[in-house]
Amino acid sequence: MTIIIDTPERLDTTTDAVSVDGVTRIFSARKRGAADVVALSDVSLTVHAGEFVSLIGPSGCGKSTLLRQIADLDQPDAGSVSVFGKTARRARLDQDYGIAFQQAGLLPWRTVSQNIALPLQMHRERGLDVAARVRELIELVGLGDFADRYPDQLSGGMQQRVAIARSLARNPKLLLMDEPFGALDEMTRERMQSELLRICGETGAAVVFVTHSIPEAVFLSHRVVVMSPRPGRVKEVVVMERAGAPVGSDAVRDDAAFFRGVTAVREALHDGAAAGQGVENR
Ligand SMILES: Nc1ncnc2c1ncn2[C@@H]1O[C@H](COP(=O)(O)OP(=O)(O)OP(=O)(O)O)[C@@H](O)[C@H]1O
Repeated sequence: MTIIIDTPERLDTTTDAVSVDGVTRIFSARKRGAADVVALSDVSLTVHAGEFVSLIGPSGCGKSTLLRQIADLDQPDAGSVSVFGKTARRARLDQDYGIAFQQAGLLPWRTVSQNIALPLQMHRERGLDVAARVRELIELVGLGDFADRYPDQLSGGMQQRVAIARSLARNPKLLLMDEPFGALDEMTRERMQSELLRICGETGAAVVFVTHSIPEAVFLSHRVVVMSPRPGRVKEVVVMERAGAPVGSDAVRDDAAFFRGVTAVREALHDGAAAGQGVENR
C-alpha cells in the first residue's frame, strides 16, 4: 500500500469544510396514529478542511439523512448547515463538492465515459483536456475496458466505481460519500479505500463518509462520528491517533494504532442497547 506523506501547507485550515449546527430533522408519519420519526436531533458537527470524517452507527440512526442535509438534498427542520462558509443550497448550486451515494445515480443514456465527463462538461474549465481527464479517472477506478458501456451493462460495483470517478472528476475540496464501497468485493474495496486516501492526500479534499464497517471507518478517518438512533444523535466522536496528520499518512490496516481505533469505535457503538445492529466488523 502506498503511504502518502503530504505537506501540511496543502491543507487549507482557514475555512471549515462543513459546519452542522444544531440540526434536527423530523419525518412526519404518513399513517394516522403512527409516531413521527426524529431522524436527527440537535446534531452538531464540524469537518475541517482536509479532514476525513466517517459517520457510523446502526441502521436507521440518521447517517444518510445527515449527509443529505449537507448536500442540500433535504432540509433541516431546525438548525443550520454551511459548506465552506456558504449555505448548503449555495454550495450545491456552485457544485462545491463531489457526491458518491449508495445508488450510483448514473445517467442510463450516457456511457461510462460520458457519465464521468458530465461535471467537467458542465463547468468547462479552461485548458482542461476533458477526454484525457476522463481516461485518467477510468483507469483509476479500473474500468479501462468499459469506457463505452452503458450503466445497465455494468455490475452494481462497477456502477459505483463510475460514480466515484465522477465525484472525483473536478478534484473537489469536499467529497460526500454514502457507503460508496458497499457493493464492491473485498479486494476492490481495499484498493479503492487506498486510492481514495491517495487522492485526498494529493488534493487536500475533506471527506464525509458514511459506512457500516468499523475497520473501513478506522482505516480512512481522522475522526469517527458514532451515531445512535431514535432520535438520531451524535453519541461519541472517536478521534483517531493520526488526527491532525494529512489524510492518508500512516494509514495501515494492521498496526497497533489501527486495532486500538477499531476497539475504541466498537466500544462506542456497543455501549447501549442494540447499538451495534447493522454495523459490520469486517
Ligand atoms: N424521506 C423519509 N421519509 C420518512 N422517513 C425517513 C425518510 N428518510 C429517512 N427516514 C427515516 O429516518 C431514519 C434515519 O434514516 P437514514 O436513512 O438517515 O438512516 P441511516 O443511518 O443512513 O440507515 P442505514 O444505515 O440503514 O442506511 C430512519 O428511521 C428512516 O426510516
